[in-house]
Amino acid sequence: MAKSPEVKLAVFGRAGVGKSALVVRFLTRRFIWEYDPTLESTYRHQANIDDEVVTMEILDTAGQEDIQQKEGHMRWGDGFVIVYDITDRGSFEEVAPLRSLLEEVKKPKNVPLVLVGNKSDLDHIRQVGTEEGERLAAEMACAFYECSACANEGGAVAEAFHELCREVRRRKAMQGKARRRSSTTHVKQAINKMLTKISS
Ligand SMILES: Nc1nc2c(ncn2[C@@H]2O[C@H](COP(=O)(O)OP(=O)(O)OP(=O)(O)O)[C@@H](O)[C@H]2O)c(=O)[nH]1
Repeated sequence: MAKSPEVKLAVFGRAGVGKSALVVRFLTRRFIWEYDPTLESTYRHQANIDDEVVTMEILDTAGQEDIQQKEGHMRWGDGFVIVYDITDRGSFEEVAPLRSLLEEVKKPKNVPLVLVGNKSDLDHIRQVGTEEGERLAAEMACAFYECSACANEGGAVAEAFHELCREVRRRKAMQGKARRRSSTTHVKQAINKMLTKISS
């Protein structure tokens, strides 16, 4: 089976949206109710995605980090999960500023991203409609998942992480092609220059 290079993923979102719960659900297929809310943690994980072994490094950021820490983590990552809590409208309103910061920090722009609305098991106290999440994801041109770290119906949590890995690898492949194309163009230009000099 083919083995691909490592993919660095960072998980962002307001404190309490369930970032740690989602990461732990993805890594262990379990839900654990409480974590130390202030800690950031990094995990390594291997998964088989589309018949390739992908090694991921996953950074679970702390919801209360300052702007410098956020920017540092954004520079570090290849792909990003932005999480909000469907029962907390404020956490949804923090998504767009996070994405703007990402666009400022990362070059080239249009960074690989997935939007996750967590805690879908709490539908009875929902504050953000599914269609609002879909609309925002469409504006950000990224995939959208509503899921629950707690219930994880249909394996949506893993699907969100896997789709982000695919997106990171698609972008890397595209950037590699563009680099190869531009170096071929440079070689062609140099040969043309030489030929022009010889013939003149
Ligand atoms: N009902 C429900 N509760 C959840 C879910 N995911 C997380 N929680 C709860 O939400 C609270 C916050 O979860 P965390 O995973 O610590 O949230 P976080 O985003 O990592 O928070 P910070 O580390 O402070 O940034 C905890 O009490 C979790 O048990 C979910 O899908 N459903």
